[in-house]
Amino acid sequence: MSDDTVIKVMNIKKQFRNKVAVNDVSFDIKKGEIFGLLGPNGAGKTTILRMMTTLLRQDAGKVSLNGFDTLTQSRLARQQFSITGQTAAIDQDLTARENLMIFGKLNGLNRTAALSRATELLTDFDLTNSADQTLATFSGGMRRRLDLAISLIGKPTILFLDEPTTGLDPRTRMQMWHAIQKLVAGGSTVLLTTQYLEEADHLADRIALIDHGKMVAMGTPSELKKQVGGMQLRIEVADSQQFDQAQTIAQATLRLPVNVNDRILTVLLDPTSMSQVPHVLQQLQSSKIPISNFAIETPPLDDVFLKMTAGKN
Ligand SMILES: Nc1ncnc2c1ncn2[C@@H]1O[C@H](COP(=O)(O)OP(=O)(O)OP(=O)(O)O)[C@@H](O)[C@H]1O
Repeated sequence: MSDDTVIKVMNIKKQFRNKVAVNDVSFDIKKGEIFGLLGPNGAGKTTILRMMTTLLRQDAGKVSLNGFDTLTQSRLARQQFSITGQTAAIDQDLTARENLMIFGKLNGLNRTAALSRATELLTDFDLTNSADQTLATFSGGMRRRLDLAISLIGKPTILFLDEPTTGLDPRTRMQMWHAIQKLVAGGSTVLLTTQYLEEADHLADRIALIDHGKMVAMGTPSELKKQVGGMQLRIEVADSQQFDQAQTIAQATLRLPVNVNDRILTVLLDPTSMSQVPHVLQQLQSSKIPISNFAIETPPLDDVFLKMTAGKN
């Protein structure tokens, strides 16, 4: 194991009766990395997470956390990490600060240390102004931030986040992302499961794409996008009245499917169609269709996801 490998998953397998839920999955995660497990419903993400966190025994293979084996050294392995979503014990009648104090004491801190850790976490998670309100007044996003704060009381080096932003509005999701990034800047290593492509793209240094219990791809978001091949043309039409006409021009010139979404045309280009792009622009100009934005870019992660998991689940 190289020095900076914190999590090592080697050929793990899990079968429930005749259903193979996880089939020979392996990956390493380095210190300070955010690693995303991404996949459609039922792909096997939660089962992998449960094996990694000692909640479930794998049928074959090994997992080590900071060098401790999750089966043969499970007590030590458990001391290496924290996991969010496990705080059903949060007391709704107490304030955020009081809850943090309780968990601090459960983690072996004395009153003074628990109070100072609580204050530190309330600041980090932007909860200072609501620190002394009972949780009954908290929004879903505030609860989720408190949940994350509680899981960090013991300063874990490894953090497992199971779908950390499911159900949150975009603004609160961004606040959570910011909190997670801050955490990693402080030296923690994060494994997160998510169904949100945008979340994996934005947060994860590397992504393992899981489908039907198998790992179908692994890499940085840009490496995965390159596997789809080609570039994407994106044209934003200034005047919505001319949108249909612009779509017809793009389609006729490139002879490729044109996707439309809110005044934006996108086309996945193949190598031969690249040289036709200037013609599309010329045609738009001669038809007096102004464009407000134009780009040739790598395709979004959605395309990778669809290409690699399509029709399999
Ligand atoms: N305890 C169990 N008994 C039987 N089958 C199970 C059990 N746990 C999971 N499975 C099955 O294993 C497969 C993988 O499930 P898992 O929950 O790991 O998927 P997931 O990727 O986490 O899905 P989701 O995104 O919906 O949470 C599914 O087909 C599921 O039905």
